[in-house]
Amino acid sequence: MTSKMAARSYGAMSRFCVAVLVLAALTCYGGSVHLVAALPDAQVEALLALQELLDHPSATMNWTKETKFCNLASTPHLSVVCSAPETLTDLRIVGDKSAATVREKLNQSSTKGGFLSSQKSLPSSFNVTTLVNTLLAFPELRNVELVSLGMWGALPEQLSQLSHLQVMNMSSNLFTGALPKTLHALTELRVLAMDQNAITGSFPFWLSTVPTLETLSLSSNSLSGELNDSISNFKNLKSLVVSNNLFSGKIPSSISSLLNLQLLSLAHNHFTGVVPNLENLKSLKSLNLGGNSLGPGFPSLGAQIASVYVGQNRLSGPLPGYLKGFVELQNLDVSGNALVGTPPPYLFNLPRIQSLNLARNHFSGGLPLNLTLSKSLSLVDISGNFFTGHPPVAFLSSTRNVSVHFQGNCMETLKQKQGSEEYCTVTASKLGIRDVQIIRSHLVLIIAVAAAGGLCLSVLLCVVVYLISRRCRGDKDRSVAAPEDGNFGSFRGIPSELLSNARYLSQSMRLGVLPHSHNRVFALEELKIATNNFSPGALVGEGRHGKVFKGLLDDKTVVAIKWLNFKSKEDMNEYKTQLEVLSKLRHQHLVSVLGYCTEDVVTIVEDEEFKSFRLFIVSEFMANGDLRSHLSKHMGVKEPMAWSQRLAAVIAAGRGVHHLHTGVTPPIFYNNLKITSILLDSNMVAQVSDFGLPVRRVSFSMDVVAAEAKSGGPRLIHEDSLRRRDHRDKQDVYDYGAILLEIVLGRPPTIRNPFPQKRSELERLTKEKGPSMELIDKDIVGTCGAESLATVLEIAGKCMVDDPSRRPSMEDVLWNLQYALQVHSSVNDVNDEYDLRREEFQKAPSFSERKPRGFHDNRIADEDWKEDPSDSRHFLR
Ligand SMILES: Nc1ncnc2c1ncn2[C@@H]1O[C@H](COP(=O)(O)OP(=O)(O)OP(=O)(O)O)[C@@H](O)[C@H]1O
Repeated sequence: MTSKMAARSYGAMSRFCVAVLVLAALTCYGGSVHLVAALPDAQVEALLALQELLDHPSATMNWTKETKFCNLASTPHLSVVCSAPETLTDLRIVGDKSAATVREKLNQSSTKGGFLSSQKSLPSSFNVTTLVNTLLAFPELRNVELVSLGMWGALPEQLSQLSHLQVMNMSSNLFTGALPKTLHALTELRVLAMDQNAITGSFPFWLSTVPTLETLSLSSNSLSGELNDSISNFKNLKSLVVSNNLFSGKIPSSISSLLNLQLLSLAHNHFTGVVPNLENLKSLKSLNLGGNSLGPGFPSLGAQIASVYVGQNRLSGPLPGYLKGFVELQNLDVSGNALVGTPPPYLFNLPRIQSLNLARNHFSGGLPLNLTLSKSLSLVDISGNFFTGHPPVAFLSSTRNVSVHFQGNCMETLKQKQGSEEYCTVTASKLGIRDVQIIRSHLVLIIAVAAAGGLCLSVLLCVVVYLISRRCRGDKDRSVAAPEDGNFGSFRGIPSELLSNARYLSQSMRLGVLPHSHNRVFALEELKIATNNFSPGALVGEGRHGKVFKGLLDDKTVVAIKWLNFKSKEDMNEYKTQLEVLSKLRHQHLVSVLGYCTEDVVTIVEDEEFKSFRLFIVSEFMANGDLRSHLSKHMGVKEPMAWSQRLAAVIAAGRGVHHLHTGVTPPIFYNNLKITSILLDSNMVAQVSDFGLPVRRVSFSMDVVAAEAKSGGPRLIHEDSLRRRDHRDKQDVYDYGAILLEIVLGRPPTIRNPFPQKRSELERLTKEKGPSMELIDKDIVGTCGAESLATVLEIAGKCMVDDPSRRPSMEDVLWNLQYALQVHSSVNDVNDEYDLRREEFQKAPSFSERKPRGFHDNRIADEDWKEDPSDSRHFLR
């Protein structure tokens, strides 16, 4: 409950300048217009053409020639506003399905196929230039929101002809390429939101010539390069959101001249160096710089700030004393840095503080027993530090509705796993060296004053000798005295409230696209009702471990319910613990776990009792099933995905995996990646499911591998990855490589070839003179650019080399895939009929010429192709 409150409060704050501004703008302009009886015929026809072009999104389901568009009631999914004299000014269509429609379809559909065929998103014939030309039929169009509609392609320059545009929100689509520079001609533009697309290129500094621009929201794209001082030209900007991109370099100090800024989010990029002084920004309410490499100094901020997220950076030294004056502060997250010292007690008692996350730093010392917690506080996390002494009484009191986490310290408590005091003292003093250096100048002064008394020096000497001797002992004892790693050094042990922190909330939630999770334990009865008693009609899929059903909950939420059987309660509980944690994780490319339900079953066979255990995992329902079922005609698919759609899907899924590797602390590896775990939502946007669940980690013999692979048995981890903790991300990279191969082949790799030939197939695909054409999926030949294909094949090969240390990181893989998408888009811009021919493939620049990121070597070395039977599972699914 408390974690939800914390998450909600941060979510509300971060929505402040985008969703609110967009909606407020629409409402405001909508409110000032006069409704008129009818639009001119040309505009009615344009609306119907739009409906057709967008493949009849459910919000437009009832549109016909007779529809009185200007009188349509606004809903979250649809808004049409007209103004006199008879012209359309605002248009909002958000792709979604109403609960009633889903219920109807649920009742009607007895097979998954039947349901899916009617759920198809935009057809491959969609053309974004046609879309813009259609919008040009509305000369007074001021606000346009076309969200989550599965639109794709490069944004055309003609957009600038919509010259009265004030709000443009085309978030959560599949747009590629750079933003067209002609947008600077939109001199009335106030809000530009293009979050969650696949936009590339550098930061659009040229938009600063738009004097009215207040909100620029470009999160979750693939923008790269550096921000520079030209940022100061965006004088009227109130909201700047570019999180989850690939920006690097320093944050320019001139950002502090954006005096109107209320929301600044640069999170999850590659920014480095010192955060410029932001004290000047008196309007700034929410700052999110998390997941970069910023530091060492804590940012200087104005005291009006309400939310500060600077977790997962390189901050060191003590927390600054000026936080005492931050009376408006509601959320502070500094987790995952290297901050030292003892946090001051007032921090816990700031008048408005709601969530305080100090986890996984180098904080030490004891907190006062009588520490006072602010009435507004609902979450405190100090876990994974070096705190000693008794936990404050308020931490243990059950009367307050505050969620407190302090495991992984050295506090004196019987209830929590804690290390020895000695361990924390010694380690903190080692890790605090930097802190000691900072205050060295003060020490010198003190010592100088005290120098008159040689006594002081001798006391100091004694202390040093004492500490050294303790340190030696500490080193010896550490393995037994350190807090149990399992409880906070691994994902499994992360307190669930920690995961509800704002940094785990996706950008789409910020824009209100994703529903909030239920995060609860479901009653079996509820799931039975939802699935019509797990009827065959509700079955949507079956994996190696159980069946997946589609269900409709009481509150009209459509969910997927995975039914798993266990022989041992311990095994089931292991899953359960993980699920509690996973249900707090949110990312637009990760299927949300909503909760679970358990059932103990006793069966009596010949008077003997047998116990078994059932676990039902409830998660978001992905209307378009898994990626494999959309790939290729020869797998029975009627409308196979085009190359750009395949790329968009794997890039989206890759982003989800990248988030698990780098956006969560501790990271989540071994995610059991496979093409059937990449699911597509109603807009054909890919999300990864089944991640982070317990995986069998056995020291397996070859026999076990072979037997289990043949039987499609349990998932196994590449032995190399197990041995080397430093390459723990590379198992997922390997699996992801197999998925990349499948989108090229249109079928599982080597489904026809027996296991020993798997390498030769990969070799034939990635050989220098071009791939063996007969291996490539016929459905993409003729639609995909040669260089694009070459890039994907080479990166797939790199992912699948045997030596984990030679595999690229997910970030590098994504970078290359983005490149593949970009070259494909540009080729298609020039010639839609671009043909894949062997000669063209050979003409494509070699990998080294293209210099993609993260590789030293163009070729896959011979030794990388050695047979490794232990990974047979990748080809035998
Ligand atoms: N959240 C979901 N929404 C819609 N369909 C789903 C969902 N989860 C699973 N499915 C469907 O059910 C099928 C089986 O899923 P499941 O996770 O049980 O097995 P799998 O991923 O194919 O393999 P494994 O058993 O190895 O994990 C998927 O391929 C997919 O089509």
